Amino acid sequence: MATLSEAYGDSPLGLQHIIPLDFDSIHELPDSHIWSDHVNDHDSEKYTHLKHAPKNEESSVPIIDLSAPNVVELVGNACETWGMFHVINHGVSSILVNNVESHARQLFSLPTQHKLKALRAPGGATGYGVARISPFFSKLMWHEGFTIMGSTVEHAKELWPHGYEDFCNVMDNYQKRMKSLAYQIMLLILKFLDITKEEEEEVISVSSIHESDADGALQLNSYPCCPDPNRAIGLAPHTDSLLLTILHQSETKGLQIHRNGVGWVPVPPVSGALVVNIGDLLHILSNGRLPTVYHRAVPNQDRHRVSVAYFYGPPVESIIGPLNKLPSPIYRSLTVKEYISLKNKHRGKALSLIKI
Ligand SMILES: O=C(O)CCC(=O)C(=O)O
Ligand SMILES: [Fe+2]
Repeated sequence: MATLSEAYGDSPLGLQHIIPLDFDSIHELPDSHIWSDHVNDHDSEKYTHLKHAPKNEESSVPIIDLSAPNVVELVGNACETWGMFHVINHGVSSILVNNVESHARQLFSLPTQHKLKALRAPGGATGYGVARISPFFSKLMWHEGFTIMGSTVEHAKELWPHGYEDFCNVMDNYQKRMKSLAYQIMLLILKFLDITKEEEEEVISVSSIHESDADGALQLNSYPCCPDPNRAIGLAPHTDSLLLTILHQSETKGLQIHRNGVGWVPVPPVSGALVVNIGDLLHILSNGRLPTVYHRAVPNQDRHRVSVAYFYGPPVESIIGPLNKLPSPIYRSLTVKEYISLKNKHRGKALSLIKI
């Protein structure tokens, strides 16, 4: 059986799209990292401008209490109008969340040469490296990341030969908690889409989205202090590929989403909340009703920002398509693996390539 890691690793990249900048030794934004308003992007121009929306245009991503009696409606409405929301009362202990963040910080604060011991292989998907979307842009991002799919023991051993267990245990526990939270949210969304209990079982088994089958990836992101944040991008505009993403952002601002007709809107961190956003596969499953949102991260001048994203998806061999009961499918069905491969090659155009 193919794994998520194999599906992502099927497009080998050059080293300039794997090795991050040596941020410790840089005091000025190099030309390779200066983004102008018209960066040559292989995707739609409208997402590449740097400025964010004027202050008075800002409205905020909803904050949803998962224990609210009308939670299905709240989650559904937020998905439809924003494609993104904060959740509170999510049941994930703040100790675990803080622990993941501090282990991520510990990793990124290692000397550059040391971090390179866990460098992602050219045909690989896991380990230390720049964002996978990097080859689609002519400029590089002010970002370094560490990707985990399943066990991270091999890479952690390279980083901490005598004491890797703690890091691995925290990452494992966090992935388990994220998986069950994502499944819980997934069920709320299916209810909102009017899927009956019987249909729900069918959807869950056909698409293998039950938490015991599902696959996931954990992405640790680091955006070091940036000498010229107004001309740099932390993580370029993108949509997430799988069903749902659950993001922990540290206390530091940086996440923004693109709103049609408005522009880039900041999503400041809400203490104790996790950010949830719809990914492409859920957009497909909902037959286009739930939007997959373009989002990006910008760096700060004097604060090193860390975020932790958990991507939840079905096993890569399973087939995803619009739910059977939804009339007039606008997308064809395909395997998750096939979709990831389309996304690796065509990024934002992948969805239009499977339109019927
Ligand atoms: O750092 C953030 O706020 C966004 C991270 C993100 O979008 C991702 O990892 O896909
Ligand atoms: Fe993302």
